[in-house]
Amino acid sequence: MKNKKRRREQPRPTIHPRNKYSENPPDFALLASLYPSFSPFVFYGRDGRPRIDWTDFGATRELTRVLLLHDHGLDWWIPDGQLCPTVPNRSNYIHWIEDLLSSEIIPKINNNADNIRGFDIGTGANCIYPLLGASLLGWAFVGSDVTDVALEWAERNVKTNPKISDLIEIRKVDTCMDAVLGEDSSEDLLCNGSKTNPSNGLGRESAPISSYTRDDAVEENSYSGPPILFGVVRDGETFDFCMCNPPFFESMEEAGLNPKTSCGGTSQEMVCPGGEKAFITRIIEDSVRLKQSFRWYTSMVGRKSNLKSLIAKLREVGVTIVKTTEFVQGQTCRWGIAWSFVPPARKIVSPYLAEKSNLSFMLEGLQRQFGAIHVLQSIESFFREAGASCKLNVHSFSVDVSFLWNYCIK
Ligand SMILES: C[S@@+](CC[C@H](N)C(=O)[O-])C[C@H]1O[C@@H](n2cnc3c(N)ncnc32)[C@H](O)[C@@H]1O
Repeated sequence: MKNKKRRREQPRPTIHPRNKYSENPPDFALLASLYPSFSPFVFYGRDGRPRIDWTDFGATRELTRVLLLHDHGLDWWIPDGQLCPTVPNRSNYIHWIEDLLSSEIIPKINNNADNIRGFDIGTGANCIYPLLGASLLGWAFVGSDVTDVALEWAERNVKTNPKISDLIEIRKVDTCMDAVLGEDSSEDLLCNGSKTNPSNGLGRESAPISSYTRDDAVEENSYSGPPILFGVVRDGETFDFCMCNPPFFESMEEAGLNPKTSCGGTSQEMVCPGGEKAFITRIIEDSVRLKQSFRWYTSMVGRKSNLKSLIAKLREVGVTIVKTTEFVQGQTCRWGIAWSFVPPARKIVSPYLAEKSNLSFMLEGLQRQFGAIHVLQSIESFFREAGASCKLNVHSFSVDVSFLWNYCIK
């Protein structure tokens, strides 16, 4: 009971402070006055406030179009029914990655902050992450996808924005299932996924293929689709991070459970056998093979229960660090998970301390007039300065401190 109450009292995470919309949410009235194509979608409630009908795909798509144009100078469009991103929500993920990249928990691979390079797994027709990352922060991207419609429209959305088009490469994931299911599927693959396939009699280099095997396909709830990272990332390529908004659901019925909004989304975009858990598990398996080709591996997670099992999987494969966050998405909760194989920059607590459940230390320099809350804040800043990530909870009067994977103190 006590625990439940405490959980309810936890302050809700807020929009990222660097998000363009954190202080100034989109002003529908202003946008309607500036963009005649948007104005038919805006109506006024009894309280006099302008609104749009979130269940109307035309309205959500036009809102995204005008926000990308007005606030980011981007020219953008998607065909009917394709997944329509909400710009403020998607920006939160970009800013979280920005935080990860600037944190010094793991050393930088690339010392030139101007040359950040990311990989967007499943960029979609909307290509939202490369467009936002390139326009907001000047990041370069490879955006991958499997469907023709996603690849065609992502290309279009890049080409219609010449200011950033040099920064973004759209990469087709070769599904190549015949090679994948070939007799020699157990052969070792090169890091770029290409291999010589003697069974086809030609001995030619096949297109990139994944570590997919027939066994994977039979194992219940395991990912059985085209390559995700391994087999798509080329030999010798390195990236500062990868990101992914995975197909969250196992079926379209499950995907259609939120009738309050209409953001489109076809089955290819929303659904994969085994859902997000299987998809992200495959990203984890790929990361084990690609190791330090990426400084940070990240993904969005739609279900908190999956977050737990994914963290367990990461523990199993021996990553050096795991970070999680919660994204504010209107009424819906989403989480972010990040991990790395890069050895940590420094150890801030010696391993034997981590085995202790109680840790005592002394804070010096606290002034007599300081109250309890100041003590708590000092504890927070002490650990923050040591490179840890901290969450102060004034209600439960505690600080959650997490840093190196194994070392977690409350
Ligand atoms: C939920 S949508 C995300 C689209 C976009 N990134 C966004 O945030 O709105 C998932 C995307 O992943 C793509 N996809 C599915 N399997 C993939 C794979 N193996 N490699 C790359 N993309 C894949 C789908 O075609 C779809 O475009």
